[in-house]
Amino acid sequence: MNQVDYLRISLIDRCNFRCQYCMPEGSELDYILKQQLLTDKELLTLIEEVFIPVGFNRFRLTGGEPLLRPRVVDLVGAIASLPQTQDLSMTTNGFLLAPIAQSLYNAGLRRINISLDSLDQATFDSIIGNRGRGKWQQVWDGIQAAYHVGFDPLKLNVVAIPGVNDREILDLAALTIDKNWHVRFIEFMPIGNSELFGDRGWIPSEEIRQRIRDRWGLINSQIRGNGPADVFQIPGAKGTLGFISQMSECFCDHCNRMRLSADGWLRPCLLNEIGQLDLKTSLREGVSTAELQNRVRDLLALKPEINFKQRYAGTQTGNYTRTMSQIGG
Ligand SMILES: Nc1nc2c(ncn2[C@@H]2O[C@H](COP(=O)(O)OP(=O)(O)OP(=O)(O)O)[C@@H](O)[C@H]2O)c(=O)[nH]1
Ligand SMILES: C[S@@+](CC[C@H](N)C(=O)[O-])C[C@H]1O[C@@H](n2cnc3c(N)ncnc32)[C@H](O)[C@@H]1O
Ligand code: SF4
Ligand code: SF4
Repeated sequence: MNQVDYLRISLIDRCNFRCQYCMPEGSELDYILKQQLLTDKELLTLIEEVFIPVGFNRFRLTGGEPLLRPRVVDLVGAIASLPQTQDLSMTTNGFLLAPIAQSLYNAGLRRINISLDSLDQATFDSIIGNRGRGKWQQVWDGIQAAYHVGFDPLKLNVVAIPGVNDREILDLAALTIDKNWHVRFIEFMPIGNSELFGDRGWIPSEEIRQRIRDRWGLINSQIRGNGPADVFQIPGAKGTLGFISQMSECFCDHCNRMRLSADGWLRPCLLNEIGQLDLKTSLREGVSTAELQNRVRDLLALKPEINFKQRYAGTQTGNYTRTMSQIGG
């Protein structure tokens, strides 16, 4: 059985963007009320007294937009300073990153993944649902700040959507040639926007690889990540190209992760809602952390059965009660 030691922690379900593939404008979302959010203290208690004892030692902070979480730098510092923490990373849209990139690094964050779906400002704004002042430059500044501060690896996430940003695949891939950046192409998953997903809203990774291969060639990379990406490289490039292919290639047999939502639900699989545990309510009702460890261990034992198996061959949207922004991606 694969070791499950990686926890994706959603710090907040709110976001300052409205990405078409995640929480499109106009979608009705019930935000978690403040009193339902795990407090910093509760989150740290769960990490220290429940998750670490049952074997988790790698943590990714996500959201919604994790940089909207109040006191996020302090939280990063607290998790990074736990002696058992072997890896602490964050996934962000980068919009609020530039001014606090250095503080996050100083607090102990070393790995950061930033979403960047387009190099074209108008396309970018249409993807993130922005109608006001362009937001691309501020995200780009955030990426540059993360690079100069020294985040390594620095990963850029691209959800490739037919007819929306697929014409930019080569331009985005080219970012890896001169810089040690890691660009990852993600197949659009059927959570969130069924209209955009349509009959088949994703582009198979192999199709993207072929376009890149035709232009520059493509080799397997020696650098591997902890996650679901298959990693390749343009020959001679400084960075790498990752492909997250949950629609066309099943990687669930190697699954090493669970997810904790901002309101304290532990979810054993991104694409399956079975088996979730409400840890926050139990904690608030006074259930001991020793008992919570037992419940999480039982869930870990069930996880191989829960792991996603009903692949729809990407032709249908799933019926999920929570969006990616609520789950944390
Ligand atoms: N189906 C599926 N998709 C995942 C899983 N983990 C991450 N993803 C997707 O992969 C994309 C990128 O996720 P990131 O938050 O950057 O994390 P990661 O790629 O696991 O991170 P690394 O630890 O850097 O490899 C997002 O669209 C996630 O939803 C997973 O367990 N299952
Ligand atoms: C939910 S976001 C949260 C973190 C942060 N707001 C961001 O966008 O990076 C985490 C990741 O999930 C990806 N994502 C969101 N909806 C998706 C979908 N329907 N299919 C595939 N990836 C998706 C985003 O592109 C992002 O890389
Ligand atoms: S993908 Fe990230 S930035 Fe975009 S709406 Fe979802 S949570 Fe916000
Ligand atoms: S879909 Fe579920 S089982 Fe498959 S990799 Fe993602 S979280 Fe793991």
